[in-house]
Formats: sequence, C-alpha cells, structure tokens
Amino acid sequence: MIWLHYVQIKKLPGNEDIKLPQKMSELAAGFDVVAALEEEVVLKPGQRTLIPTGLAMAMPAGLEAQIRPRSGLAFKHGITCLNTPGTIDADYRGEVKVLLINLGQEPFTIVRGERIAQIVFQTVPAIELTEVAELSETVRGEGGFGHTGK
Ligand SMILES: O=c1ccn([C@H]2C[C@H](O)[C@@H](COP(=O)(O)OP(=O)(O)OP(=O)(O)O)O2)c(=O)[nH]1
Ligand SMILES: [Mg+2]
Repeated sequence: MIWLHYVQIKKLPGNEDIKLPQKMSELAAGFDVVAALEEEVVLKPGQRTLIPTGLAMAMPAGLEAQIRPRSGLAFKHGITCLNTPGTIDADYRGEVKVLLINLGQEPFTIVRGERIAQIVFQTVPAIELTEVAELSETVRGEGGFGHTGK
C-alpha cells in the first residue's frame, strides 16, 4: 500500500500565474519548481542569487522538503543550488526560495516560469539526543576520512 502524505501549498499574492511544483514523469522523485522572478536575472559566473518561487508550504510533522538542483542545468550551464540539498522545515511558512550559483563560464539568464530546481520530500525520523560519557565500540572506531584507502 502506498501511504499518501498531504502537503499544503499556497501561491503567494501576485503569483497566481506560477505553476505548482510538477512531476515531469509518472515516477519522478522530484517536483520541478519554477522561478517567480518579476524581472529576469542574469547570473554571472561565480555569482549566487536567491530566487523566489512564489510559494509557501505546510507539510505534516515528520516530513522535510529538499531543494535539489536540476542535473540538466548543472551539466549544460554549471547552474546548481549552493546549499544543496536545501532544507525546508515542516514548520516553515515563508516563501520557498532557491539559492542558485553559476559555476559555469558564461552568464546565465533566468526568467519567470523557468524550472530552476526540484523539490524532493523525505520523511525525517523522530530523534532524541541522549548525552553519554562513553560510546559503544566498533571495528571502525575513530577511522574516517579515507582511512580505508583511496
Ligand atoms: O534552499 C532553501 C533552504 C531553506 N529555505 C527556508 C526554509 C527553511 O525552513 C528555512 C531555514 O533554512 P535552514 O535551516 O537551512 O537555514 P538556517 O541558516 O539554519 O536558517 P534558520 O536559522 O532560519 O533555520 O529557510 C528555503 O526556502 N530554501
Ligand atoms: Mg536552520
């Protein structure tokens, strides 16, 4: 059985024309989100900018939404999300924004309605942190950061 999670989404004033995040294929993991820019933005190489989506969301406790880059934009133009994956908390009611950076060599123009990123919803386990004096022993121990070889 597939358990459906109901996420509420609201178009912010002045964004009635903005498409709701959309899956581009039946089993896509991500809902593509579009830029809700009033005027086009030209992102120079190395530059970053916060792009509005014109949307706010309310999801049930135990979910998060991740803002992830689109691989096509990354591959063709070097456009990615600087803080990938961006985290949208279940209790955030502000506008969802996408922090894009141009890691390519050419300026990149972003226009209203263009698909700039994708939202992937995830369940977040309920965690309670417990402070202890000693941790359990493991074979790995403190080895990390490549200690198993290249
Ligand atoms: O790509 C992103 C990342 C975050 N947010 C919003 C939703 C999220 O719930 C809130 C806070 O994000 P985060 O916790 O990553 O940032 P912070 O620097 O820790 O800010 P805060 O102190 O507000 O938690 O900002 C976005 O709209 N887009
Ligand atoms: Mg935070």
